[in-house]
Amino acid sequence: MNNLVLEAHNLVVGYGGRPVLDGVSMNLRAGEVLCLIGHNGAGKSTLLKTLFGLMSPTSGEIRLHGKPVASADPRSLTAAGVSLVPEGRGVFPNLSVSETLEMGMWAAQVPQAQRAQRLAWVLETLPAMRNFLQQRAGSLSGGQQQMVSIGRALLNQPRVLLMDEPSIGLAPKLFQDLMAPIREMQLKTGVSILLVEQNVKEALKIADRVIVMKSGALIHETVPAELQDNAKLMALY
Ligand SMILES: Nc1ncnc2c1ncn2[C@@H]1O[C@H](COP(=O)(O)OP(=O)(O)OP(=O)(O)O)[C@@H](O)[C@H]1O
Repeated sequence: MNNLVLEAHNLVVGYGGRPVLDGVSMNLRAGEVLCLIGHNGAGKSTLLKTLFGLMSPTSGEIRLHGKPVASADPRSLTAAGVSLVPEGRGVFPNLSVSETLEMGMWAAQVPQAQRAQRLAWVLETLPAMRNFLQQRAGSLSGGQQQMVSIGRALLNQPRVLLMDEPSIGLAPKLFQDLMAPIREMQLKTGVSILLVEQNVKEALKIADRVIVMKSGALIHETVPAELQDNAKLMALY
């Protein structure tokens, strides 16, 4: 049985005609946390943005559940069960958390009749968010804002969750506290997660598999245990 939920085949993607991804192929398996690591500027965010339809490849193909993605735009991909937690959180500072989630449900086209239940599920997954639902997102700590950003991405009950450096600006313990309920939910629901991280040490603790990107190409695929040896990790950077 084919257990690939998301596949990229020979993606070439660039900015202003300058290629950044140079024929990247990768896949995300059902129910795994796949961690994508690599140095600054390697092209990790570009890959995530392309998989979510925010950038168009000049060539190559993306497949979701084995089928080529016909219209790779964020709206269609959200409807198809793909979510992105963007780099830098992307919360609107003047909206309350509750308003942010309401807007998220509208953006994710959650049917009106399912909204209360959907919100309840997100708050069950990230219960700490109940403590600051009425606060302005801009007044929250970095960790709380990241939780809101993740909560918003969960509103469409994704089958594929793309996360772009959720650890940014967070102390390791805070990142662990943030990711623990996500991992728990992931194990329960079988959602597949593609996690881009600079904080390799923390990311390896929750990853099932790791891919390494260098200068726009995937250069290595491994399991976290192999990279516990720091020398091996350094050799890949
Ligand atoms: N909007 C843009 N316009 C032009 N070039 C860009 C743009 N965004 C990224 N780039 C370039 O594309 C390359 C890959 O960037 P990308 O953000 O995908 O890398 P990354 O691996 O995610 O890096 P980081 O870990 O620093 O976020 C870099 O050389 C970067 O300068």
